[in-house]
Amino acid sequence: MKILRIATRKSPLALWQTEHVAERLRVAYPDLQIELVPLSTRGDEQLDRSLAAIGGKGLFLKELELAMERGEADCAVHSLKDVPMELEPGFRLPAILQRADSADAFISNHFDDIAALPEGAHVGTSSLRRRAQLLKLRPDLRVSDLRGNVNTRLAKLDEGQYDAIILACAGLLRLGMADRIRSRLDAPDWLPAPAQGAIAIECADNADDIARLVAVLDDATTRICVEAERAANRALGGSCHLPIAALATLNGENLHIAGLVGDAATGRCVRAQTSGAASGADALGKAVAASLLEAGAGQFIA
Ligand SMILES: NCc1[nH]cc(CCC(=O)O)c1CC(=O)O
Repeated sequence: MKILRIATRKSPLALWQTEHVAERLRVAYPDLQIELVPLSTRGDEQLDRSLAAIGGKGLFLKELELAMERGEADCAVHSLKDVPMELEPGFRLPAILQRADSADAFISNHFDDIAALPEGAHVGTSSLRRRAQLLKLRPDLRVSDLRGNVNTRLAKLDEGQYDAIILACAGLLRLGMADRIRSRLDAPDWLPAPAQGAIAIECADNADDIARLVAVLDDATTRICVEAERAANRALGGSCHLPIAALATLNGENLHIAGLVGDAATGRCVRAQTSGAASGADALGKAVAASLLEAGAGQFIA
């Protein structure tokens, strides 16, 4: 192969992540030439509509997958939390990079944390998962939609449209905006989206040479953790459009997973956790999903 062509979305975060993958591949293969193929996706363009309304799973992937099918790109880089639980047939994820910070962040120009927000404060997030957890802690808050890429969302906060917003720490750290994080929203009190903070590389199922090449960036620990988190989400019928949170951590051979399903309207939440052998990541994810359903999660995700 002379040149590796990597498809990417055009948002600053997507471009950072793809440049990061490219840089790591250049270190692994000094002779490899890499070209970025920046593409716009429906998820990026239809910012006036909610993601659920646009309909969909794989909204941020489709155009990148089409480019691979047309032979215009060899692989694509994604935030794994945006990748549907059921990958499009004909594709695989040969590399999942070591996870960065998995936590959510509380961002505000006036307040230090959720507890410090005044009665009835206005918080921006389009995530049902974040909304449910916010209302659980503070039923008085007014939570409204906030879409767009990370930079757009921060601009809307700075314009005064919101008292605070919630974003992933990982995105802010990658964009050099760690100073925007007023406080971290950490487990076990607050749980992130399944696979938050992990970057994945996708290629065609039959592209064995590409898969072998990029597999040098795969991180076994992250793969085990996100396998459990995604198995839990899958078992709950989840996409990023349901109020589902999960975080798995690996300690030696012991895999622990905590899950949460919330009601975005009321802030009612059910939680469950379990642990077991790292070799049973998929089963552990299914088990935590079963516990959540047993605890009544079904009523929130119907
Ligand atoms: N929903 C968009 C999205 N997809 C991945 C990230 C952050 C980076 C990551 O989780 O790896 C973000 C932004 C955010 O939630 O603040």
